[in-house]
Amino acid sequence: MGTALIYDEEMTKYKLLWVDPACKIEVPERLTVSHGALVRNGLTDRCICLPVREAVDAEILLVHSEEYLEAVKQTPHMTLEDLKEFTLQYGDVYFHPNIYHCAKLAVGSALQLVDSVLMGKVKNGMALVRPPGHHSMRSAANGFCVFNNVAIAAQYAKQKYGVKRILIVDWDIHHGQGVQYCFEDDPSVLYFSWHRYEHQKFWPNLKDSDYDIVGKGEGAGFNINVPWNKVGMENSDYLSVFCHLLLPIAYEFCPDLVLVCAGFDSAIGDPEGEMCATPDIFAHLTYLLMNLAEGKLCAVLEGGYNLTSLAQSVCQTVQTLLGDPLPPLTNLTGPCRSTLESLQCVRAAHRQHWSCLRHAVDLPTFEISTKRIKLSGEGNKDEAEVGEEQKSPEEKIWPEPPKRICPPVCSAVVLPDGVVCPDACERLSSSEDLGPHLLTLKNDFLKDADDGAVTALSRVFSLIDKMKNNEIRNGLALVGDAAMTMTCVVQYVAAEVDSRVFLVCVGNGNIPSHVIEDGKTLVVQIKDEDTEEQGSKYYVPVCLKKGCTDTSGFAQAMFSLLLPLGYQYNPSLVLLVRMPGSGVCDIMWQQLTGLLQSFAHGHTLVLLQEDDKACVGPTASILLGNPAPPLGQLPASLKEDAEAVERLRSRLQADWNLLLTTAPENG
Ligand SMILES: NCCCNCCCCCC(O)(O)C(F)(F)F
Ligand SMILES: [Zn+2]
Repeated sequence: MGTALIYDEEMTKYKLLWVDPACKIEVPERLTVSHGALVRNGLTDRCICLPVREAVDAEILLVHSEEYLEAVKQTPHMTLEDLKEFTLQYGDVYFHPNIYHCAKLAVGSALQLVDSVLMGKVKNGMALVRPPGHHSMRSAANGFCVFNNVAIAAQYAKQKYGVKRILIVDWDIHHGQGVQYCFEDDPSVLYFSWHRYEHQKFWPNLKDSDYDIVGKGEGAGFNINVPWNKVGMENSDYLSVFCHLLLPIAYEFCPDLVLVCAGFDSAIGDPEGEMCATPDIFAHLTYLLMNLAEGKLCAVLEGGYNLTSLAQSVCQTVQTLLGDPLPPLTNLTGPCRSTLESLQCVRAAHRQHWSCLRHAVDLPTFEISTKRIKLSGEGNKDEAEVGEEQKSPEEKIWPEPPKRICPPVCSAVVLPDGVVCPDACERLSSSEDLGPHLLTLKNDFLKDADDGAVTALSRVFSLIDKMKNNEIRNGLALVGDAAMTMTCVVQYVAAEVDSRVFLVCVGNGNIPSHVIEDGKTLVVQIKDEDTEEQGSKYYVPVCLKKGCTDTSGFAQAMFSLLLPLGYQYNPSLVLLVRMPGSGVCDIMWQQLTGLLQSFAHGHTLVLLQEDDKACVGPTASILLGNPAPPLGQLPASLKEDAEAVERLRSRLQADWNLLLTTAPENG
């Protein structure tokens, strides 16, 4: 199934007709430049372009009042003076004779997207629309928004398709208060928004946008506000909030559909956001959300006012929806102090509502104490960066996102004769000659191994060579001895000068110490036996009491440990090994295989032990880019497991500061 793209130039045919400094940034070029970039990058040709349609009254009335709709219906016939007069009753928004028509098209575009995804015609999609929607309320236009496109899409999905749980992620730099108000008492819609706040000094200056506004009545816990109290936030800050807050809760919520209020004023160069996250971050945010709801994701454009970063961010988002390899995120320096304060506050505020936060030992026990957390001083982020601050948003410069080339082959496999090769995978023939290193390794490791093992290993090495040359994206091998193969692979790759292997080992089994010492391999091993050693910077033993069968403990380790470590390590290869008898369930294994493709351009090598051959199909499915099935709503993880993971994180966060979730006490 493909990716839908919805756009119509009719939505460019309205603009500001008078002087209003607050609204002048919302221009038609936002749409033409975004769509133009998609065309130029050959992305529109790869999408399924769906036609727009006008929303009908009944759909608009899912969120808005009759009187508001009736009032907006009058605007096409208004004179310029009447339009100005009409506009005065709302905040930071403007009307135009054609904006009602465009607003109906914007809603209709979002609904077309929801229809095509929920009818299974496409796997995901994006709608490029204006006017935006997330600020508009039941009876009021606001912040360039007339009808609340995404809120209507959510109500529409519930009513027409009986969707039980919907996650709305709003990564626009402004708080979508319109969405919040619409669903604040509705536990079937989880609304997540981060937004520039600066302790209520930033528009729309609402107390309702702070972290302690968690939803009302039945909806308590289903509204998550992450305030950015400083500007200059970077990729690390965004990733920290995803790993330590949004993803654990989103997996626990287990949505059937993900809607994204895709505003790109949270990108570097934007005059509204004044943040420093680069456009390629949206490739990762999109990908991380695609592992939910079996990939059913609808992204609807909201804000974004720097035409260069807007266009790049839109392309990054659509490329990920299309399944292209992710660009590695470099120099992740870790979250700033202000982010950690916000993160700690919002985790504390939601602790009672989400079991994934229940055992987090880093949280103050009482609500009030979050109010007293020492909030760092004024000004921009940590004083360290001096030079960059002088530049205005428009003067900011950043590297063009790297090209994301799809290798000619997606998944290659090495399987013993007699094991069927999964569809769409390429079987590596045995014609490969023995790798040059093999003869030495043969003496070191394979002394008494039979020829079968030697041949298999040579094929595994050629999988690695092909990934290095970007001939294949990922690989899977079913081998006689997974542990031995793992050791040889690490040795083989370590011979490369700038290689870094992220070795994720699921299940018991000992990792030879030489693998860990040279820093060229970061090992995370998730297992059940208790190990005496505490591990080291490059060896992270995650011991789960109930072992890998415990989905909650495993999931928590995945988000709060594996993802941050992987991002900060930025490996050139991911080696995922399923040790025999690990007990990990297939779906968790598939989720893990999916998430690990965030790294190394998706160059993942999976090693399975021969008697795990039943895993070949399910693993290959994920390597081919299919979404993992949902884990189901996750119960609380074991207290002792959660504490073990927390102890591990607190020990490691000195070396890996993407693991941080709280602001260190000292000044
Ligand atoms: N310096 C000018 C002040 C502008 N104040 C209003 C900002 C509205 C933001 C709208 C948006 O970006 O959130 C949307 F996604 F809705 F378009
Ligand atoms: Zn915005």
